[in-house]
Order: sequence, then C-alpha cells, then structure tokens
Amino acid sequence: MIPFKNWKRRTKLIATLGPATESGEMISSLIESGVDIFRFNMSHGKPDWVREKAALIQEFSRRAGKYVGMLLDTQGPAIRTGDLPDQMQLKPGDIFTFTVRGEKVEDQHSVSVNYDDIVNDIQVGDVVLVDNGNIQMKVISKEKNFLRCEVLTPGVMKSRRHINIPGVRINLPPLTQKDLRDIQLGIECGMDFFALSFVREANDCDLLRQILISKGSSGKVIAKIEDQLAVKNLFQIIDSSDAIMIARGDLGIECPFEELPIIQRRIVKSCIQKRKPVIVATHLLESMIVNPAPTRAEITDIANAVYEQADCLMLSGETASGRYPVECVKILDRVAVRTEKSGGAGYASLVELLGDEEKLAKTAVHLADDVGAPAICVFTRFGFLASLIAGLRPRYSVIYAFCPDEEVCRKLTLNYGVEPCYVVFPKSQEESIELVEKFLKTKGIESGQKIVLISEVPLKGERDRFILLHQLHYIE
Ligand SMILES: Nc1ncnc2c1ncn2[C@@H]1O[C@H](COP(=O)(O)OP(=O)(O)OP(=O)(O)O)[C@@H](O)[C@H]1O
Ligand SMILES: CC(=O)C(=O)O
Repeated sequence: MIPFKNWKRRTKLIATLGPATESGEMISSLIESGVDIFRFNMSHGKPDWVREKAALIQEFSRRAGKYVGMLLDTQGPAIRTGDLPDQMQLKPGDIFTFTVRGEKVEDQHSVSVNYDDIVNDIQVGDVVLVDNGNIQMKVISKEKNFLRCEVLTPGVMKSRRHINIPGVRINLPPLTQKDLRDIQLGIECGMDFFALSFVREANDCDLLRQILISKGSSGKVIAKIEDQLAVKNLFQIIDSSDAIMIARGDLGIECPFEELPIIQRRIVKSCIQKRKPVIVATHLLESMIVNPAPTRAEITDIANAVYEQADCLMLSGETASGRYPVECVKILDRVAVRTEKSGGAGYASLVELLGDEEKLAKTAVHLADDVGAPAICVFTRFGFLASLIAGLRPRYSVIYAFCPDEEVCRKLTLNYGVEPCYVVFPKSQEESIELVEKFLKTKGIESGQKIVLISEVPLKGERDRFILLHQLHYIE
C-alpha cells in the first residue's frame, strides 16, 4: 500500500522575520503553520531586536514541541544605501545623488552609500540598479565623494536598499567588520546556520567556518549564490560549504534573467549530486506581499522547485514585511505536499556512493522505496546518517531522526524529509524497536505498516550498524 494518506511535507520552509512577523503571536502562528527555520536578515535587523526575537523563537518552538532552526544571513560585501528619515517617491527625469565618506549635499534627493569605491567602480553613462532592479538610474556626473544620476524608472527609495552593479567585483572583503560583529551576535543567540552573502570563491566559506570553529560554534555554513563569479566557482563553493542558497533576488539581476531557470536547475542538480542541502530563495510568492492570493506563475514556480527536490524553500519580503505571512506559509505547504506526492525529478540517482555508510544509507532507502515504507527511522548521533538518507530522497518515507543531541536536532531542520526527535540512545535492538513503535503510533502510522529502521548496536566494544525491515505491531 502506497502511504499517501496524511502525507507530511518533505520540503522544508524558511521564513524571514521582519516587522510583519516580529510578535510572539505571529512567530507562534508561523511555527504552527509549518515554518522549519527563521531567517534574520542582517541588512535590516538591529542587535537588540535579533536577541529578543531569537529568544521568542526558542520559547515558542519549545512550547510547540517542535525543533525550529535559526539562520543568520550576513549582509556581506553588498552595496546598500544608508538610512533615510522618509521614503522618496522618484519619477523619471529626477536627479538623484549617492554620497560617500560622509559627504553632505543640498540636493532634493540623496542618500549615503556604505561603499566608498562606488565612485571609482561606476562610470558616467553606466546604469545603476537599486532595490532588486526596481529603480534604474543613469550616472550623469561624478565627483570624489558623490555620484549624480538621472532616474530612468519610477520607484520609491527607502532605507538600506541594495545597489547592484552587475559584473563588477566589489572591492570589499568577504566578511566586513559589520558581518564579523553580526556573526558574533549570531553565535551568542545560538543561531544554527550562518549564510554568507555574495560568496565569490570557496575560500570565503573556509574563512567563515574557521571563525565559527574558533569561537566554539557548531553553526553550519550556507553559501549564497548570487552573482556570476559564484556561478563560475559553483563546484568548489558547494564542496566547501554545508549548504547552498540560490539567492534569486540578486542572482536575477547579476545574471541575464533568461539564464536564471537554467542556473537554478544546475545548482539544485549539482547540490543533490554532491549531497549538499539546497535552498531555493526569493520571489516565490512576491505578489502576496500585497495580495491575498498567489499568481498561477508563482504556484508553478514553487511546484517546480519542489519537483526538483530542493531541500528548502525560503520566503523573504512575503513574511518580513508582507500583509499575508501566515497565508504564504500555508500556500507553500499545500503546493509542496501536492507536488511531492506526484513524484520528483530524481536527481538523487546521480549521487556517488563511495563509503560504507553511504552504501548502507542507499540500501535502507531502496528497501523503504520497494516496500512503500511510510517511515525510515534512523538513530543518528551527529546527524550524518540522517542527512545521507535525506540526500537520497526516499520516495515515500519520512525520515525520523532519533538523536541524543538537541543542537544536532536543530541542524536537521534544513534537510529534506527529516523530522528530528530528541532521544537518549537505546541500549539494544529490542529497546530501539520498542521506542520506534511507541513513537510512530503518536505520528498516526498504522499498525501493520512496514517501516525501515537503521541503527547501531554495540558489538564487542565496537559500534556496528543494522538495517531492519519491521512490521509495526502496536500492543493496545
Ligand atoms: N529585521 C528587519 N527590520 C526592519 N525591516 C526589515 C527587517 N527584515 C526585513 N525588513 C524589511 O522587509 C523587507 C523585505 O525583507 P528581505 O529580507 O527580503 O530584504 P531585502 O532587503 O528585500 O532583501 P535582501 O537583503 O535579500 O537583498 C526589507 O526590504 C525591509 O524593508
Ligand atoms: C535572499 C537573497 O539575498 C536574495 O535573493 O538576493
């Protein structure tokens, strides 16, 4: 019997926290609606705000009895406008000035920029893209400390907007002083994932990892692919990171937009092949920032990412500042569940399995697929075996990861199809089966169903593995 009844979503969901979702009530509703990880966008979040919201997430996740991860997204070497007292409505033909090094100008429309070299990197006649390319301006003159531009497209200029200069290597280090302060804050708040913006090469990930290790953090390194250089160095970046984020907001500006679907597919396929979790981010439900219902194209975009079997989908403005954050999460959940039941692209068949552990995981997944098991129960100390199994994308099974470490449980919130459960490891095979039976009963999996159990047994002082095909037999 194929276990389609009570299908639990395998694709994980990340929601960005912001003014629209900062209350305890909202955080609690988002957890109830299925958010697996909350993202803090450090281009916007102030330290006290981050501390307060991280504590709220921990409290509400405890109350919900569900592990919820926290992701700190660094600003990285990105050019941003500074703070503005009020928004500015811009129309074509307006003159707009970007200032650096604290320069003050009398112009009607101006804003400071965090990157002094912008005046060197941009030439008169170049087009400047602001706020995800929503506002386009042409440079008409430049001086030592400012650039004067003509507005080409209408738009609203707000604080901390991102400026893109496609194809130009920004002369900022991979981690700015602000990033280093934010990473320290993230460690103090117990963040599980650290996303590195505008990664350019594998060394950038190594640097972040060294910093995390030196500060005693077990945080995972997520490399954000958002420009042409990162696409060029993709394979090395995948190898040096713990997970990849396809940051389509910037990627869609930095690369010709017709390349975006091709790049997305290539990244998802390569990540699955190399067994690295992959996140598809941004614009999944952009229209729902203001509208109560999604467009058909958005539903199809979500379904496509789910069909490709990405580990995770990420909402940005939809939950940070949109009008319908909880509805957005519910729509992602609904589209993902339906698409997962219909099958996936199957890129996991490309995974290379070299070591014994990998082969063991493959055997467990084959067995579970063959018998249509609704669950693979894996006893995993460091999360490695659970993530191996997730990487192979079982067709029908939820992966219940029984783990004796809460930090590891929170890190598994990113992996496809994994539900982490904290347990003290059983001492025998009999105890493992008893624990699994009791647990699966609470999950609504019926007596008589076949499940696969993969665990370790102490054998002559060594730890050995066993795979078991087990028919549930609940004792009433
Ligand atoms: N912590 C925050 N505090 C204040 N405003 C926030 C916060 N997080 C997000 N926002 C607001 O919500 C909007 C959407 O959030 P999002 O994370 O998508 O940021 P973004 O600046 O659009 O994207 P990115 O940083 O990826 O370029 C932001 O532009 C900002 O106005
Ligand atoms: C998430 C992000 O940074 C982007 O899409 O550009």
